[in-house]
Amino acid sequence: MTLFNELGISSETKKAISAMGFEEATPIQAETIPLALEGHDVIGQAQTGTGKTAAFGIPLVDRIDTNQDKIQGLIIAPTRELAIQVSEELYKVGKFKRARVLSVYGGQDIGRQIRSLKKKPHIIVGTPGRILDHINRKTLRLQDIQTIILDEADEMLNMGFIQDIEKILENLPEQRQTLLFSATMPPQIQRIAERFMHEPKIVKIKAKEMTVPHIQQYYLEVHEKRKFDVLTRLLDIQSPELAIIFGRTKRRVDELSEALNLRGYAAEGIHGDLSQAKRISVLRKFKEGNIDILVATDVAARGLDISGVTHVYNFDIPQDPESYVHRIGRTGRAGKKGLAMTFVTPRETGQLKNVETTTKRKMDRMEIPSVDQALEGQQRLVLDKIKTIIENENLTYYKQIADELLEDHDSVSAVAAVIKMLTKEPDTTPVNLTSEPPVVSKREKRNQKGSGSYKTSVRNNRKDRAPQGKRRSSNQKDRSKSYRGNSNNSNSNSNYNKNN
Ligand SMILES: Nc1ncnc2c1ncn2[C@@H]1O[C@H](COP(=O)(O)OP(=O)(O)OP(=O)(O)O)[C@@H](O)[C@H]1O
Ligand SMILES: [Mg+2]
Repeated sequence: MTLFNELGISSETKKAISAMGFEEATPIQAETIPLALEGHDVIGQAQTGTGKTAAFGIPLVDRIDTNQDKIQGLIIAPTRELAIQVSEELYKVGKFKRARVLSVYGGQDIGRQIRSLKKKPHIIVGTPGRILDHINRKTLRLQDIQTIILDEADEMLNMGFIQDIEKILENLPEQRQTLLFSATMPPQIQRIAERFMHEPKIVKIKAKEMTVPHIQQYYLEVHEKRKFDVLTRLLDIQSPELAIIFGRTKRRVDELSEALNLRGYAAEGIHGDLSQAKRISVLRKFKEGNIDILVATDVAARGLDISGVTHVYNFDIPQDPESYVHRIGRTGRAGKKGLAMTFVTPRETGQLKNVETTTKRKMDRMEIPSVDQALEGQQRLVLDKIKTIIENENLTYYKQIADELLEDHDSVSAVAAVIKMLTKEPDTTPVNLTSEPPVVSKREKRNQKGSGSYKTSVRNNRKDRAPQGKRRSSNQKDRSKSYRGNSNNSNSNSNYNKNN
């Protein structure tokens, strides 16, 4: 256990950290904060949800001089939502130092951004394209930058942002600190490191598996055409507090969220074709619990930290094993428990193996639940609600009318009728979902080359992934911030029983 006191952080920043509710440093924070404070370049790799943002954010904020009206820190993130989230966290870390943090991203009025840039922020957080745009317009000058951070560096390379990033890095002073963070670090990162970093210290938090141990991982073998019914049964049985469902394409996300709404679930979709205002509003509704299901493309797979996400469903198995790691990492954050389910069609078993090899972890098989089990799940939910009301609420005025009912009917029939009335019974409203082709692992693809047997789905291109729901209130969410690593405490409310 490492306390923030032991890491050489200023008292103002420490005050902010404790106001954020952090009690002890996570392993990546304990190792990288002292190195970054000394001015080293650092490559930091640690599992999802283990506090990488503060690992780079604390030393960055601590090192800036707020008496100088100069931009001293720059953070680049792959999506707009992530840029906003990181800037909010840095603002909290820099609260007592009065650090000015500004986020700049595409889809937001550029004139407004230019006016904000004139107010001399100390730290900028942005997406590659918009940062470059400001550099070209000369509305963002980088000559005083001391520290540059690439959050989710590998994803930015995947998304084809490499040239933008190179241009940004070329515009920075030679004498500067470069920090690079992600949960996954493919070998190509090495090239960036060699070109743009100065004797980087590599901090890799050792773990047996790539995914955190407190996420339970399952796969279900499901035919493409049956996926939707299986999904709704799982939702009925597990009744997640907040769930993210990942789909492969934007069309998939649109169709899925519409279908879920038709069947009575509070869901909304997020992907790169939506307006920025819409994307922000969907995410806000999800965070506040006004919708409890977020349907998303991989645009929401990286970095997003939404407390209370208990379940992740991969409606489509991802093309890249790395993407799997990040997707399921939206749950099980800061030591909490989470549940992840991945649908695999019969032709995708090769890809399942591929994912398991990369993550060094086997998923457990989950049987497809029956309609009866779905119904029972919903009945249990109603029963739990009734019990809570009996225990916590004043029923005096209801008891008279209940007595009246019991004059003509036996008590079991009366209660059964109430449960029936409140239970969401399996719904068969027809929905429209276009089939997606199976994901074939790279090895299988190579074997099939030349045979031309079947088309494979193309990986979401950059545009597709570029930033792209009423049932329960949010007040039940556990917002506790003490980091509990691998301990068994949990806020998971999964009532999934493996024998179901
Ligand atoms: N020292 C700490 N004590 C308690 N909670 C913490 C601590 N550090 C970070 N957290 C919380 O843990 C959660 C996850 O942090 P963060 O988003 O930085 O993870 P990450 O490692 O960047 O994950 P990802 O790989 O998904 O981007 C956040 O809600 C954050 O507030
Ligand atoms: Mg992160």
